[in-house]
Amino acid sequence: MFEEFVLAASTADLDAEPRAREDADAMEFRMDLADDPLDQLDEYDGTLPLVVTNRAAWEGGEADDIGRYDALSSALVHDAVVAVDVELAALRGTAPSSERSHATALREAAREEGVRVIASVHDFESTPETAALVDLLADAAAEGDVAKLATTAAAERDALAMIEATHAATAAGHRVATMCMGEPGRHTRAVTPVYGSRIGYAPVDAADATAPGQYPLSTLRTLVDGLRDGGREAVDGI
Ligand SMILES: O=C1C[C@@](O)(C(=O)O)C[C@@H](O)[C@@H]1O
Repeated sequence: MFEEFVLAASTADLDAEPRAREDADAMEFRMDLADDPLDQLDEYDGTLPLVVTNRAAWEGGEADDIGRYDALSSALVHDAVVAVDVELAALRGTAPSSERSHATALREAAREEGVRVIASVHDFESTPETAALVDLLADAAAEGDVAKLATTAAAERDALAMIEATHAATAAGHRVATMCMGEPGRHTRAVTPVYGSRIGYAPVDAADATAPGQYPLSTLRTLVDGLRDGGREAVDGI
């Protein structure tokens, strides 16, 4: 998983899976936004593999700081779960509440289950300079199997910084997932996969976006596939 690009359909309702199948490669189950997430996992009989996320309130989600780890470790044992998202700040011990031991224990448990760890960073205010983005990706790559970085673009140059950082981190051998939030950075969701980004996120239902600036699922599928495979349809012979 994540050797190739994976389009994850984000949802708080696993019953939505059949509607995502045509376009998505996986589901991102936002446990922090879900009703009875563990019951939903027990009842899940879909075909798409699951990435589980239980985003802490201090990182823009709705889960409580420590309690969320119990739910995540229960989630790991489900066969459908192939990856777990853990915030880089939790893994490095820089989160507001001291949860490093919980985060690293979860990572161990994930590895024992053969579940990939996505070390994630979100910046809801801005997009730092390219060099800082590259450093964040290297830090996240040192902690997880995939380094995920989502920042807020206020201008086109922020999108350029994210694309350039994606290229640099991929060239340095890191497995990354990158995107900008917000309107000026929307196109990065389609473009960074060309430069190595391995995960894209889009809501199953456009009304239930899990981040600002997401494309509808089928739109992102078309854009990503078109840009990656577009070369095959290019006009040659000139
Ligand atoms: O971290 C991410 C990326 C995301 O924030 C986005 O910008 O698409 C959406 C979230 O659901 C996911 O957990």
